[in-house]
Amino acid sequence: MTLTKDPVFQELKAHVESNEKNVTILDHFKNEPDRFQKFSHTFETRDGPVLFDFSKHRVSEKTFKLLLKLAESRGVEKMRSAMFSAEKINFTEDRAVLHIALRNRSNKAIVVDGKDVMPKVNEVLAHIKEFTDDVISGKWTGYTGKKITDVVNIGIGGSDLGPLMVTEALRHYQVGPDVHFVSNIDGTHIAEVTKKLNPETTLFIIASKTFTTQETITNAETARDWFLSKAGDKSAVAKHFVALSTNVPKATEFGIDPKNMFEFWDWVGGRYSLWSAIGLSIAVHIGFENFEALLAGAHASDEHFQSTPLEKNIPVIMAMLGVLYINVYGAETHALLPYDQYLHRFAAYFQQGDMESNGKFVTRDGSRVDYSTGPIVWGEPGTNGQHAFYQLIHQGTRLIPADFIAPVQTLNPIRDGLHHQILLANFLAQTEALMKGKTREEAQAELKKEGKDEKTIESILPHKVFEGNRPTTSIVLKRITPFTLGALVALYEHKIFVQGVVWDINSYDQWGVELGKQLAKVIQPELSSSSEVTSHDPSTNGLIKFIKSQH
Ligand SMILES: O=P(O)(O)OC[C@H]1O[C@@H](O)[C@H](O)[C@@H](O)[C@@H]1O
Repeated sequence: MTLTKDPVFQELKAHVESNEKNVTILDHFKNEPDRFQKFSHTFETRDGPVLFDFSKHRVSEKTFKLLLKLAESRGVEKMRSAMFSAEKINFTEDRAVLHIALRNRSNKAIVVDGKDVMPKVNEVLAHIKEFTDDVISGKWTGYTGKKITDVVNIGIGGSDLGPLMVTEALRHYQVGPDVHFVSNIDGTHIAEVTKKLNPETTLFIIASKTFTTQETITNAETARDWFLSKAGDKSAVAKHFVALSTNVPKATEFGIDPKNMFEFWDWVGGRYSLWSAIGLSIAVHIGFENFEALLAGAHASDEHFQSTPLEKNIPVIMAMLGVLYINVYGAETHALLPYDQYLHRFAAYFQQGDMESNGKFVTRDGSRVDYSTGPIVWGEPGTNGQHAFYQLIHQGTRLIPADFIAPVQTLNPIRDGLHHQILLANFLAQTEALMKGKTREEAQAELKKEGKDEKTIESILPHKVFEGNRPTTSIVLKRITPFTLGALVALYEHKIFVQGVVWDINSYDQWGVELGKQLAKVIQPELSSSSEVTSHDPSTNGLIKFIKSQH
């Protein structure tokens, strides 16, 4: 049954339309003195609590109950069991969806096609540990016997964004070499990265699930040429190139020594792969112990998601609030606003995580949906965003639900914590302002106090009003650590899963990225041929002609 035909969805919609559209979040607070307690949840971790405050949402108790009823009616629990028990829920690729196995610290068997995957997972983890320890300690040396100082991860999409986001987020915990990332096929990316590097002390990690991605293979070949142009000797390649892939034959063909391959499996989706061998650059940068802590944090979230009743289940609540705004209120985007500079790639990471997972217009049975699915995910760290796009969140015409993420303790308490105090004050002020807004009367009183005359007040007043009632979730961590980051990322992954179930879509394939790749293969030779290209639409033909004329 599609979402819009589901009687629970219809009940929810009717309830919100007739009872809630004129009630503000502030009204809810006036009516419910214990609202904060009721709608906030603490996720306990070994590195301190993480508080999720859902009270600043357009949700009464009745709406909340209906959202949970909807999660039930859409079969969230059944699909959750299907995922955790390794059913092939990614049916368009005939694959199980098992990133949870990669961080399964309980080691309980997870059986795919009659075989427990855990021994292989543990084997690769042991390999990662050995390699990481050797690189960090200096036992692993480059071809001239020098210690590795720089690691370059060459990958794109899921083979880039996860390690990039996490190494940036956990930079404070660095114990190993510096890491760099090359993803774009634009030669500028690799040219600028290699410019500063010494081949004797640089290690390249070629990260590609398929090992066929054009950008990654081209960048890897360029890196090998760059390396050989300095090192000269082909036998030196083995000490400077390793591969992370599910495609061992292709990686071998590229010339990677099988000893230096780190395998993963088709049941790891690219955008869920940072927990797999794809996380090698993370482990090398922050050490294996910290990488394990990241996995352990994610595992704690997996357990929470699997065993917590829906009304206290954080990813379920996050997901259902999103469904409310997207499918009942018509919101089109979701902002991720970390008040932490280390998390500056968090939104970029979940742009792929969320949009590649839930940007789908057909249901699992292939019919076109008649409702919206995944939101546009975007965001920048606070306070930069405040001085750029918050104007639109406060006074624009669109409804933009936003998650604010902030650590209580900074990892850089410079000037006696002054910076962090200002940062936290801004985070709190923004969520309060978005909810409360500013009435006409309040704005008028302020203008009067400033001594403005009546005529000026009249003309400025409408511009000074904030409607408020803008919903936000506040996520407050004690501190950003490998464990708390792992936990946070996994909670978001499960939120995406729940929404996919509610929308009845397959969150784990990505056919939508293929068409452009196919067409690029046709166009590339046309760019170097001398004959005029006429086989496309007039716009594409015209663009090709212009580009060729300017070479
Ligand atoms: O790791 P690979 O196989 O090189 O793929 C990289 C990316 O390639 C893209 O085409 C896919 O849409 C992503 O999901 C994937 O992460």
